[in-house]
Amino acid sequence: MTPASRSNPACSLTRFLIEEQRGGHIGPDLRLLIEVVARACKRISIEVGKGALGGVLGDAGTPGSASINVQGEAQKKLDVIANDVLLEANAWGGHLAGLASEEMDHSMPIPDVYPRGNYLLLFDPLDGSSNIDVNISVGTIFSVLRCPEGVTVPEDEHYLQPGTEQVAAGYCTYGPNTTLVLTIGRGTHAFTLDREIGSFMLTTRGMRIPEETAEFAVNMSNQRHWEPPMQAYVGDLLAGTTGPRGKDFNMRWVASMVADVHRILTRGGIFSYPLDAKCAAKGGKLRLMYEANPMAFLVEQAGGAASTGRGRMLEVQPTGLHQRVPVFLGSRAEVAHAERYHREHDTGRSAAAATG
Ligand SMILES: O=P(O)(O)OC[C@H]1O[C@](O)(COP(=O)(O)O)[C@@H](O)[C@@H]1O
Ligand SMILES: [Mg+2]
Ligand SMILES: [Mg+2]
Repeated sequence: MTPASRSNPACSLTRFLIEEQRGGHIGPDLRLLIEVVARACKRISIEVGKGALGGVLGDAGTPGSASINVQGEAQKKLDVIANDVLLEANAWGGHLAGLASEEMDHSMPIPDVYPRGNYLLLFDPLDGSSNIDVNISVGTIFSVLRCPEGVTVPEDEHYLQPGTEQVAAGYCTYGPNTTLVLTIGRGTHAFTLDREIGSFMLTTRGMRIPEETAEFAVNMSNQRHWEPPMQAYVGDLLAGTTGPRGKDFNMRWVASMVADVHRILTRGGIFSYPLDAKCAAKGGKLRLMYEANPMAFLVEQAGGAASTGRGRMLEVQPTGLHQRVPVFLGSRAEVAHAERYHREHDTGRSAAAATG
């Protein structure tokens, strides 16, 4: 980091990345990759901002014949638009060997006609799809891995690397403002889009998640479907000052992971999408490779923790591109509490007794 960017609040993403490159922390290809993703996010932000005026709301496909993605979920028009924007921006290669998306059954190698680079890009082009039509924040999440040595045409199996192997990760929220949050393994930094000049500007260097919290995020409508340790954990949060935790907790649930995680990076909290009876057969609701892992990397780099409830998220060995996992992330001490309930349950001891 040069003295200029440390003292000058008007540091653009471009300048930030050039300084990281000059400092030897990233190479030119990774810098270009992040710039290209950021440019695509600007385009998506413009499309999201058009709302009903741009004809971008509602379902993809034709009336009576919804478009369904590999997850078996109905696609929104913006899911498809955002995916196309990211594909178009990245498919000409140079910096990438291949890419994979929530909206595509399989990964896609960069076409033969273009030069292939050394990185693999995975993304959730539009996160929080259920909020698109109701004008609530949505976002894009991305993760960058190295293409394994000697692989010239990457296939799905080459993406199956644990989250510890990520070289960069980030998300962009499309809300009242558009903010890109990025890590290249040297802290987590927020860049707000200055719409007048069209550049992402560094607005928070080194985000820090408070270790303790009194705020949790979970979809409470699933409560009766949760496993016993999750029932016990949230039961004790709800008991507040009258329960073993001895303090009252507030609850927030946006139902856009990007917005919930952004709140946690800003003021702390715990976000959870646990196993429940509805998603247990699939392993969870959220996807490891392009939702849980990039968010886990960002949260750890901000001093927080990310877990499946039974182990560190970034150490999960992936078995499938669209694999799902239970997710607990945020304030370190609170994630440790949630893990303890699972551990005590699995070993037949009482977490409440241990907490008290
Ligand atoms: O509607 P639910 O069950 O509360 O689930 C909300 C969760 O699902 C997601 O929308 C899943 O992401 P997609 O919109 O990319 O499928 C998360 O952003 C969010 O945390
Ligand atoms: Mg998502
Ligand atoms: Mg999505």
